[in-house]
Amino acid sequence: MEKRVAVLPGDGVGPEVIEAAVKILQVIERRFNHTFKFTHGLIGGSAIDKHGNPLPNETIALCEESDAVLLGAVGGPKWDQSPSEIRPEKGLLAIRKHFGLFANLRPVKAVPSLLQASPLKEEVAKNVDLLIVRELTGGLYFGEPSRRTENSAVDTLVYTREEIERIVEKAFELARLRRGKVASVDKANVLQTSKLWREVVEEKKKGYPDIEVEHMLVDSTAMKLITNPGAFDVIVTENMFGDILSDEASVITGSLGVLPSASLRSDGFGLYEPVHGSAPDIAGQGKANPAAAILSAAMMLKYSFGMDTEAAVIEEAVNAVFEDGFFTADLAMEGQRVLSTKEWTDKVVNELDIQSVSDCIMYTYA
Ligand SMILES: NC(=O)C1=CN([C@@H]2O[C@H](COP(=O)(O)OP(=O)(O)OC[C@H]3O[C@@H](n4cnc5c(N)ncnc54)[C@H](O)[C@@H]3O)[C@@H](O)[C@H]2O)C=CC1
Ligand SMILES: CC(C)CC(=O)C(=O)O
Ligand SMILES: [Mg+2]
Repeated sequence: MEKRVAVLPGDGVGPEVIEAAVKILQVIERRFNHTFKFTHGLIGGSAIDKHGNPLPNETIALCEESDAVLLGAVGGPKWDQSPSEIRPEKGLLAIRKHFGLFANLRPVKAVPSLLQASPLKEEVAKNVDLLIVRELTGGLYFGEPSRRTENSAVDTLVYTREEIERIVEKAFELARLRRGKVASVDKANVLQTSKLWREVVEEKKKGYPDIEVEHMLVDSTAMKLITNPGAFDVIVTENMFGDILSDEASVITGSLGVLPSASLRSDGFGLYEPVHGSAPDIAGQGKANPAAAILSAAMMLKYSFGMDTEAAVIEEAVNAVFEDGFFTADLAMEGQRVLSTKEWTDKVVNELDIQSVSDCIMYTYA
């Protein structure tokens, strides 16, 4: 059956890494006989330039007609002085809100061949396999009032019980498929929203006696992510804490350029994007690591299309290319060859082709 994918490359390195992800999906299409219909749309700065709006109605309509959304990144210095309502980032927040994508899954897994690029000692980083489950449509990025006057500014942190319940349930369900441990991260020693958060976690955990639950404060979590990241399984937290902790966790793996994400609602519809931003410092230079976007596309296959095998095949190919010692600039060590975004993507394409030939040989002789 045909799957319709809305492709929103966005700004900066967004178009470069999304081109790579689409290329990989096209290989999967051929190999597994699927049909993906890719339709491109605008979001962020590129949409402001054309329509004066970071999330035009055309883009919303395109996503509504699609089975999933693949997004690059938004933002950049060109729009940094824009009024807050028409900043590129508003388009990203608005699409998450419009589609009710409350659950942001950000897996962080250490890959042996990348440990050379991690600033952490190998023995600290090597066994890390954690999942950040970030609440995505509430909290400080959405609360009202949010305004600025000459000498003061206000942002509002609001959470309802229902918003907390659904993300905590999601985290418990996901923990059941993993090692059964949840760290709920808050700032309950100060914030009212965190006190409610903790209360909801305590209530919800009664329905999950098989899950080990720990409450942690966000500041010490930030520390423990660096000193003992292997101790974490699932981390569930509110929007801004999850945003910050996931960028921090990315360094364990060696680069922000390898972290994918899925933003989901309950019915399987999802938006898939790298954790990183538009990286203006390297945009347009062919330096961006496309792994995060490619792995986000794999998450799309798994979570929105139920194509677990195809997703695993992509992950294996990405890891094999790293194993073979091929890296973009963010991961290469001194003296190692640096591949461009396109060159590295072609290595993954090549790896998928090799796997496909070996599949044929196996089927022929089986
Ligand atoms: N989801 C999104 O669309 C996000 C957008 N942003 C926006 O992106 C712009 C830049 O923000 P920054 O704070 O610089 O964060 P960033 O995530 O764009 O970049 C942080 C650092 O990581 C590097 N990096 C990021 N992605 C990379 C990749 N694929 N390969 C290699 N290196 C990579 C960058 O070169 C930079 O040194 C801002 O306008 C910000 O608002 C930031 C985060 C998320
Ligand atoms: C607009 C920002 C909230 C994007 C971001 O940093 C993220 O979602 O990780
Ligand atoms: Mg972020």
